[in-house]
Amino acid sequence: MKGVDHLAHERNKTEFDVDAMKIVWAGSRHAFELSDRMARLVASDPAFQKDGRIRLGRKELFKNTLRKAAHAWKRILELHLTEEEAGWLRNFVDEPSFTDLHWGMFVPAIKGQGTDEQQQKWLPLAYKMQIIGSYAQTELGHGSNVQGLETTATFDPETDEFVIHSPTLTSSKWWPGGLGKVSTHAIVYARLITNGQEHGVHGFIVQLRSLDDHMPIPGITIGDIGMKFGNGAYNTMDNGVLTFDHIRIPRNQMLMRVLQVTREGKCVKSNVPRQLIYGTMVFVRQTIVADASTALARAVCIATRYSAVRRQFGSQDGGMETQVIDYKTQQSRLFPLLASAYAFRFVGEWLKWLYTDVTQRLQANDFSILPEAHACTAGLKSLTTTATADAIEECRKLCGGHGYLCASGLPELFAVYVPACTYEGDNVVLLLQVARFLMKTVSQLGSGKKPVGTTAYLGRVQDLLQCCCDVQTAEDWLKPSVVLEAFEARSARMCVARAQNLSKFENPEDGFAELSADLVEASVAHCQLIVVSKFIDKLQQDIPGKGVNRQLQNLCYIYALNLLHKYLGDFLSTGCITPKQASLANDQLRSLYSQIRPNAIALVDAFNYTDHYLGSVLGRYDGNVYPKLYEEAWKDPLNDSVVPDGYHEYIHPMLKQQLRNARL
Ligand SMILES: CC/C=C\C/C=C\C/C=C\C/C=C\C/C=C\CCCC(=O)SCCNC(=O)CCNC(=O)[C@H](O)C(C)(C)COP(=O)(O)OP(=O)(O)OC[C@H]1O[C@@H](n2cnc3c(N)ncnc32)[C@H](O)[C@@H]1OP(=O)(O)O
Ligand SMILES: Cc1cc2nc3c(=O)[nH]c(=O)nc-3n(C[C@H](O)[C@H](O)[C@H](O)COP(=O)(O)OP(=O)(O)OC[C@H]3O[C@@H](n4cnc5c(N)ncnc54)[C@H](O)[C@@H]3O)c2cc1C
Repeated sequence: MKGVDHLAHERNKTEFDVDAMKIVWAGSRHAFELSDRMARLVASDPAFQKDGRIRLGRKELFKNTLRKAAHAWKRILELHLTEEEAGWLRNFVDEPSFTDLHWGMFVPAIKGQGTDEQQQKWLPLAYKMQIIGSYAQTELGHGSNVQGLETTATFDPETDEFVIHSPTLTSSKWWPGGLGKVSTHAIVYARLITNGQEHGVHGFIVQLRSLDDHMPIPGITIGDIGMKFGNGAYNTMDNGVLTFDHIRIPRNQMLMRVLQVTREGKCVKSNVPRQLIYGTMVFVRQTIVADASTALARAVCIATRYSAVRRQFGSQDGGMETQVIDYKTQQSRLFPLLASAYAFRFVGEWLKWLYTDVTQRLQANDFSILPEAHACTAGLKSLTTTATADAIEECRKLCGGHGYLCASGLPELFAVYVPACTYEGDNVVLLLQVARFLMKTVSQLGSGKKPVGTTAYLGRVQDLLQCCCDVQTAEDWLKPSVVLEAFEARSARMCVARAQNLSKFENPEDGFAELSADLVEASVAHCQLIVVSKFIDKLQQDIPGKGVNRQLQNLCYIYALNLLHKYLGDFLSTGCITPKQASLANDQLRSLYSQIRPNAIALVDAFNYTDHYLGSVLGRYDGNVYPKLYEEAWKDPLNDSVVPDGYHEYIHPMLKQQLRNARL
């Protein structure tokens, strides 16, 4: 039976069509229906319940994850789910596991870097889960510097095999998810050596464990690297350590789309660029951007619903106290995060389109937009994961003391999410890649090369260096062209200033190292411009549903104007806007917060998260927070007995001791 809806009064204030917004959020009616069906399927299956997992010890926790992964696979087969449906189902199970790496990296690596024959051999096995794969790139000594990896793959022409070897302690593979206890195979990245010559780092398909008894192949040492940040959280994953002692694999297990090694050990380059070896990272970075909006929306949904339930101060004549969501300070912290969730959703959609476009072009041997795809995926991965990790923590604070309870769902969400700032490329290292791309683009302007895509605005650099922001009233900040120009001018001016500073160095690499902190700031400005511009593009689409476009406009301007406020130093120091215009932007922000306020609950309802997926007492759909929080406390194992274990050993003697001392 459905209980009372404590947030009904909030939902009654809504000024737009929430069902239509659900479809905008999901991306299409098809995506909405499919994800909704999978979310409900998972939520209604007791085998997928999540209660109490934070209290499990590592071994129980891990076994529980194995059980869920096996159950998910069983349901996928029984229900004949499509690949898309299965992906949603795994997503809603909401527990990091070896399957993430199998489907998210092992399969894509074979698809992206394997030849047709390799794909025909390995993909059917992987699709049926007759083998389980992981992605073993990072080592104890090197993660960011991929060219610094030490594992070797030496071709032996006598046997037509590669010999995979870990020559040093620091060459031990370290971190790969699913590797520690589950994977039977891995894509292992190693330095290719043929005829005594090195040919850079390449991927190899290596069997790690027996398919009969799961024992490591002789010569392979393998295990888990140990507990990670937070209770439960990412400890459901068996991140692993792996060393090779002269392991032999057939020559045809090197992924050879980029470079082929012949029977004689000769290296033959194909027509695809060497950077395609990094292709799996580009793919995963793109999925991480899409995932950022999902994680951010979860935190924001919890903090928004709870902020409407929670009341503090302000009671007059014994009336109700103020809902904390009505405090302007709460709004100025919460609503930009709500706006960011939507902004990241749309930029994630666009990035998916870009990735699909690049993939099609690569198949037609057009590699021209690979550098831009790399810069966009790297930069947006960095921007969105940093912002999301910070936002989850801010949402915890927005929930006051109760946010610190595991029952809020926020500590676990933070612990699971925060490594996204590191894995798949440390966020600063990735911004430095964007900076290289931007500096190269600026340096080519003089030679007449016209920048395209996300850097097209740099082609108008002369105008952008001179333009004056055309804002006289707060309402002027609601013009897309005004906002866009301010962001373009800020980014262009920062890029040009950095490029001028770089040109003062005799050795560009010295300059790049010396100015790297400034360069990273320019990358952030460029990436924020991409997010703002893709949000504005979204508003130009024909979006059905009463009031939906209006809400999206408000969110778009909140996103942009809040950034303007936060990075005011950039905008003022580059002369893009005046202090007076900045002050008008703030006036507009406050007005936008008031307009969003009555719609806040409906805007988070549009994420369509089940209570199961949210996993938060504070974020419950019905807002019935206090009784459930009270109920939850009693489930803690400490409350199994009234008098705790240890009383007789430690508390009682202490009390008696004090009593004796008092008598003395
Ligand atoms: C619970 C889970 C929650 C969320 C997960 C959500 C979705 C994911 C879905 C599935 C995945 C499943 C689980 C995810 C969980 C964890 C997975 C984590 C996996 C990993 O971490 S794998 C390891 C990742 N490692 C890295 O990212 C290393 C980072 N380092 C690098 O990328 C590179 O080494 C480098 C780019 C920093 C430097 O490369 P380099 O030494 O070759 O140096 P250069 O700077 O000289 O570059 C040369 C040249 O190449 C261009 N370039 C570089 N990279 C690329 C690329 N990727 N693509 C295209 N081009 C690239 C560069 O621009 C230079 O070009 P130029 O023209 O010569 O200037
Ligand atoms: C939860 C988790 C899961 C992972 N899963 C996998 C996996 O499945 N497979 C896999 O292969 N790997 C995996 N990794 C490894 C991950 O990809 C690396 O940890 C990541 O790429 C960062 O590399 P690093 O650890 O070498 O960091 P480091 O490069 O050592 O970073 C340390 C510090 O140095 C700074 N730094 C490094 N280089 C530079 C530079 N050039 N300029 C300025 N500053 C710099 C960084 O910004 C950072 O502050 C995982 C990691 C985690 C945390």
